[in-house]
Amino acid sequence: MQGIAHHSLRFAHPLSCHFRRNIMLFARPVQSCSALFENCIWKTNSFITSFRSRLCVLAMAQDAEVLTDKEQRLLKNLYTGLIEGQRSCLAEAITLVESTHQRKRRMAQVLLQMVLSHHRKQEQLNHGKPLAFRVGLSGPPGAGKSTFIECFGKMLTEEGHKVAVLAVDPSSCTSGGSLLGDKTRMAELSRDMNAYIRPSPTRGTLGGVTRTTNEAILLTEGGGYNIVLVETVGVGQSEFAVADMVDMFILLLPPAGGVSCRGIKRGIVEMADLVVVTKADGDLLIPARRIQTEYVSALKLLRKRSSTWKPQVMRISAKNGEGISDLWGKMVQFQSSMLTSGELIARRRSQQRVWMWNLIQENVLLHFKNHPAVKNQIPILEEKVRIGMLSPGLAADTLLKSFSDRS
Ligand SMILES: Nc1nc2c(ncn2[C@@H]2O[C@H](COP(=O)(O)OP(=O)(O)OP(=O)(O)O)[C@@H](O)[C@H]2O)c(=O)[nH]1
Repeated sequence: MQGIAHHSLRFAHPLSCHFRRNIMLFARPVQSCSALFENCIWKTNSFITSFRSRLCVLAMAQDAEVLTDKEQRLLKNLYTGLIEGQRSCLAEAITLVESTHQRKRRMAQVLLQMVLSHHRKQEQLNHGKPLAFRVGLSGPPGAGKSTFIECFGKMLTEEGHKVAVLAVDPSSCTSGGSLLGDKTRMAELSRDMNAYIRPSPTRGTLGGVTRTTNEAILLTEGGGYNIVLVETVGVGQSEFAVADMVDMFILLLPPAGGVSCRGIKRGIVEMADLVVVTKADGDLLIPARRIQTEYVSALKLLRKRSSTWKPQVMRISAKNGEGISDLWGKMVQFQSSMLTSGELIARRRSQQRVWMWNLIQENVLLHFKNHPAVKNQIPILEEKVRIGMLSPGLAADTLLKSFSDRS
């Protein structure tokens, strides 16, 4: 994700004027919304009045494009239901943020801004502590992720927590469906009224993952879920995206292969706050111990991600439940020391920045690709680059020049 943010900055350079304009257009409503929001929220006794005024403020801020009465009513119902913890409203709200329809996107942004305001107020009441613990879980296919989440999730709901599982499935880019979110993978947890499982379709882009997943996290928290597990398959880029949207990132590894095997990238091991060796039972106990020792040594050589926390390697078995409550204990310890040192809040703040740049990159690139000055040229130049008639650099310069000349 850092890479993506840097890339967008570098990319911005040749088109800086145009980009600045885009960024300002993008940022203006957001800034004015939040400033106006600070002034108007919770000042009236009547919820409805406050709700309507917030909507009006937002609508004003968005260049007088007022939401229709019907849209306002819909949003009011969604927001109220979501805050009251109605699962159907949460599901509908996530569907709204996933929509690509422009009008719905606008409604989704209004809803998100309201949920953010609600969050801010709740966090103030909570002495500045975040309302929810966001945990990313990644691991290769077959590592035992869903079996673990089922077992872990049930333990947490029995302790009185409300658990949301958002499954980011990069395969949905090509298949159109979301395999990870398939409820049959966590049959018992999906029947638990204190758990909510939802696939997070990626719609073909990494930017899409970041946006919809970040927004879904906010909505689940608005719905009262205090533990949000974001699951992803550790074989692509999506796990880096996920590591950059959570408080704690956990890598799950099966007791096979080894440090250099199974396509686990060194970078992703560096992102892990905890490495968990799964299936440590029966015949797999000895290989699990071996993998644990290997990773303990490997972690010593890797760059540290935090100045407060030293990543550790644990062993669990979701089959017999061993190590699961110790793991939770370790996670709570992580959360508490990161909160005390201020690192958790700092991490969240820098993630907000990365998220903003990601949105900008996604929108600007879309704008570029659809711009009349370049749209028709793109396939022609792409083909010339593909067959070696034109260098990629020259093709990029040509497109960028046409774009900046006509913007
Ligand atoms: N012995 C043992 N087997 C386990 C354990 N956890 C999972 N398994 C088995 O490992 C296999 C894969 O487990 P899953 O939970 O489906 O793994 P996953 O990482 O979700 O896999 P994908 O859905 O492909 O990403 C299944 O056959 C499980 O029964 C465990 O703690 N002990």
